[in-house]
Amino acid sequence: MTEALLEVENLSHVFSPGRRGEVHAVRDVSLTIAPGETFGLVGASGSGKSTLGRCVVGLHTPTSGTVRYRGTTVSDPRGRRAYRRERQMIFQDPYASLDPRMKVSDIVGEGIDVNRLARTRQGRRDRIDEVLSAVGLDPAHGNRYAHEFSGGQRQRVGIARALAVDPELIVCDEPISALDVSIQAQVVNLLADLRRTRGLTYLFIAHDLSMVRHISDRIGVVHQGRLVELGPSETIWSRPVHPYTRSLLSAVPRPDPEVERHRRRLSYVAPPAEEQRYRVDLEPGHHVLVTDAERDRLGDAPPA
Ligand SMILES: Nc1ncnc2c1ncn2[C@@H]1O[C@H](COP(=O)(O)OP(=O)(O)OP(=O)(O)O)[C@@H](O)[C@H]1O
Repeated sequence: MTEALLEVENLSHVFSPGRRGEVHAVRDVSLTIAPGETFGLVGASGSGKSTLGRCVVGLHTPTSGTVRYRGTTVSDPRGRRAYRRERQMIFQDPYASLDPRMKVSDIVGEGIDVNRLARTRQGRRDRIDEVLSAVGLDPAHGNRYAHEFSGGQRQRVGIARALAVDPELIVCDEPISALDVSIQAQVVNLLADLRRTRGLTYLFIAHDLSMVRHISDRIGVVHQGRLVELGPSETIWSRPVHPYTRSLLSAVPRPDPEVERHRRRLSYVAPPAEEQRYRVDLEPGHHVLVTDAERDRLGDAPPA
């Protein structure tokens, strides 16, 4: 087996007490991502996907558990700075994540400066021009401000900012959900092209399983901070086993009229968050995390 680029082991993240008390955003999540792989992370709003992604790139320090990158622990204060450049993030909202008062060339150039990736001003400019072209923007537009761009173009700027430091792993945190439906596919296709041409590895976060299915090699399904099912993309799509994954899929319209006719909308009643879960290995690379009662019912769940 190829050595993992990223290993997340028993990672939990609790936000300290606020008005709503402690929030257990991520609970005991383990996963690995191989070089060049796209790993889709799917789940409802508030299930902990962004928090996990932020722990992976070092924007949060996990409460417990480990993130290893190329075998080095990067989640504790000692290893925090290691492989920082190699792990980048693209954010959900290209309106909020780009400073409207900065020129695009400065937004993209910031990481180049911080990481001292260009020795001369011309070298810096060339690097900025190259990544702007790579994301389909006119390098001449580097002189414009982020607020002058449309949502899709802003997200391209966000992608260029990530690419400028020559990363290996990019956490794409719902990169299209704030965009017009008409341009979502363009951004997904751009990310797929960049993965191929630059040998990138993605942790791709989304709430829509039907979208990540096409670009992911494997998919992890998150519910209430837990990774409840993990498997190859096509297996999760066509033969989901966890009742939560089934309920997610039963909400997705299928193009086949025959399937549609027999489709039933399944609901998932979540057991108490603290209840003990068990890992059940179904076949190599495919497992679910279930409570005792769910484990007993795994065999007789209706098709999604
Ligand atoms: N900085 C924070 N302080 C306190 N609680 C937080 C913070 N960030 C997230 N949370 C809480 O942690 C939980 C998980 O949030 P998170 O953003 O990781 O979920 P998500 O699956 O990415 O959702 P979304 O798709 O809406 O972004 C939620 O209950 C959220 O309210």
